[in-house]
Amino acid sequence: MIVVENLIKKFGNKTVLNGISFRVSNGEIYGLLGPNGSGKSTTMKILVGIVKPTSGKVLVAGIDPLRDPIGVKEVVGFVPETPILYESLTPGEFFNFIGSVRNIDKEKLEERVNYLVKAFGIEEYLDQFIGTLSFGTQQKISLISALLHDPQVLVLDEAMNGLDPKSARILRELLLEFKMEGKSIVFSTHVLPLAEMICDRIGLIYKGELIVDGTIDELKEKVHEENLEDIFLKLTESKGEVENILRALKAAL
Ligand SMILES: Nc1ncnc2c1ncn2[C@@H]1O[C@H](COP(=O)(O)OP(=O)(O)OP(=O)(O)O)[C@@H](O)[C@H]1O
Repeated sequence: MIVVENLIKKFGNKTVLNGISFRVSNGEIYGLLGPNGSGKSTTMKILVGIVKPTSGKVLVAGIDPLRDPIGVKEVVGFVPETPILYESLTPGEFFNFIGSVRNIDKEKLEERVNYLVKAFGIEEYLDQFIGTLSFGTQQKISLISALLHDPQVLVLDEAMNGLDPKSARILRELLLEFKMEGKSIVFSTHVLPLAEMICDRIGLIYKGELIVDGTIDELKEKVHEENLEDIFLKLTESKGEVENILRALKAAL
């Protein structure tokens, strides 16, 4: 369970999050959507205890990340927007490193690594330096390392980035399995059909405010649009703008 109430974050005198509130139940995938720079990553970094909020209440599986930034990392698996890895280690060495930092039992670690490495099809890269691997493979390593300790809560910042269709499908299936196990998942993406496919509820952040929150059906009814893309464009005041740009492009061609 995740509880966010009236979250405010300022960087200097710039207010980046202006009173955000939402909840994610156990067994729920919550899609955090919004235009570039709207505050999704900042919200996620606060959830996992790597950015301090200015004010507001945050509880992640009952833990306040501000009071217990170490404790929250034990219950959360976080995939940042850009993988943070040790380029001079091999994936095998990196997983062992994560296992020892997280105090994962050796047998359990081996079992999880084998399962996830096979699921994402990276067996052949286990002995190569991470720095020499493609972006998509590094993203898979980032994902696997976030899942090794079998966390109760997953915070995934554009985690599908760089994944080929097969790996994206596998991640989707894994997320649905995690949801069935009762985990809470926060998932940001710019790929709206994907959000529509896997998210139970959506929160749309715009200019640091959560302007709408609900199931896709609730959003469709509230906004009077047929799909998430049109809902997104309408609420972020981009719909007319996109139409004008397309009209101008057509006239110019
Ligand atoms: N450490 C920081 N110092 C100052 N400003 C920051 C910092 N981190 C983020 N910001 C600002 O906060 C705002 C929100 O950024 P954030 O990365 O949360 O957006 P986002 O919704 O994740 O965007 P994107 O879709 O492009 O990833 C931006 O204006 C960004 O420049």
